[in-house]
Amino acid sequence: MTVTRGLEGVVATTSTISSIIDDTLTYVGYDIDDLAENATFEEVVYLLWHRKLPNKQELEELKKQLAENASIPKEVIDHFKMYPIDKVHPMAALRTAISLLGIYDEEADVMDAEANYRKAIRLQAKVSTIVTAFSRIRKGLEPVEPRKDLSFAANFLYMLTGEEPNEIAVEAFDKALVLHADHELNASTFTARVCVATLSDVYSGITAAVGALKGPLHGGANEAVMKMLTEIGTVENVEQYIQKKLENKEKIMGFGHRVYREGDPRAKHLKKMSEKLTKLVGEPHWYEMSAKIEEIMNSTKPLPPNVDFYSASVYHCLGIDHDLFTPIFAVSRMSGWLAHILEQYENNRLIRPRAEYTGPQKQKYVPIEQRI
Ligand SMILES: CC(=O)SCCNC(=O)CCNC(=O)[C@H](O)C(C)(C)COP(=O)(O)OP(=O)(O)OC[C@H]1O[C@@H](n2cnc3c(N)ncnc32)[C@H](O)[C@@H]1OP(=O)(O)O
Ligand SMILES: O=C([O-])CC(=O)C(=O)O
Repeated sequence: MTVTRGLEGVVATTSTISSIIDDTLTYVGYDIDDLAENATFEEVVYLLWHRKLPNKQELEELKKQLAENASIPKEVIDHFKMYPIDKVHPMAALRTAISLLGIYDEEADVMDAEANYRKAIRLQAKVSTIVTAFSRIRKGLEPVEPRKDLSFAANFLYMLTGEEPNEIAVEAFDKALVLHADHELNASTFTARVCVATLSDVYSGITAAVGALKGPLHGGANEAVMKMLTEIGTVENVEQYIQKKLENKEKIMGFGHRVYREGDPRAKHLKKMSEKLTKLVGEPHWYEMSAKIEEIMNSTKPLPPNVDFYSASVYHCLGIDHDLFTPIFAVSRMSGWLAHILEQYENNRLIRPRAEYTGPQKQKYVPIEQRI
């Protein structure tokens, strides 16, 4: 048996959703740079689910479906109100809420393609409402009902604050959603595919994916980046802080990647946004610290920043609580998870790799009285 630790380089499936070739990321063949500059998140959702960009009518229909399905069951809100609210991470709340949504969806276990597509719409539509409702409830505020006249990005920010967001915030948030939407066979997407390949339901697949995204080696890194920036505090402290971490063989969050070698193509867009937004809100030090960390990492390891690094300061400038950064990643990645789940069902085979056993052999059972 050949063991490939962490399945590095193992090609586990074919897919027509996204690709990473020579450090270039494409969604259905469209370069991420092109989409980041030109596409809205709703267009990207349609692209990932239908493998084509929507025409006007198709886009309007998708927007209508998302708007009509955005409200969440009262039971989910009541559930949030029962939590020891200051001890619950929003990713744990999201994971639980997705599972709970499955309980209240009568079609949860209906497995035909049309029903699964309807569930995809419902999940994508409701994920923003879940994250924002939890955020408000833990602050002692009532959730804000989604609006049918706002874009997906604007609606998220509106439900979070109860106020209509400005154009700059919506544009930045929408771009961040586009950049995070899909990423080939990353850990959470693979988790979703493994789960539904047993012919389990969509809600189980998404619940599993949220759990995988939560970890700091994956989506949880964006919150960890903000924690690091907060600890560092000033540009002058960066050098010593980073060098000490590297000497101690600790990882610098937001750097490195399993697939990209020269750099993550999404990072430059977020870097630009971070520079602009930090200046705009009068807190340029977040960007300056980040850029200094990048410079040090580049000259020492060298390791380039990934998508999580500059997204941290971007979300901070949008006034978003730091522990909501990873749930926001999930709000966007929901579209990719769902595309992969639907693709898995279309051409399913159980995913079941092997393990090379390295434990003791030929042991004999010892009665409990004789064990030391
Ligand atoms: C959306 C996303 O999921 S993007 C990734 C988000 N995660 C992070 O930002 C967390 C920090 N980064 C990491 O932990 C890693 O780079 C990962 C998990 C992203 C990729 O991991 P792998 O491909 O398994 O690489 P691995 O962890 O084996 O690292 C290889 C070498 O680079 C070093 N390295 C990798 N990332 C970092 C880092 N961020 N800081 C310091 N050293 C690092 C490792 O210590 C290791 O060094 P060694 O060979 O001397 O032991
Ligand atoms: O692909 C990966 O391993 C992680 C990543 O960047 C993502 O999920 O966006």
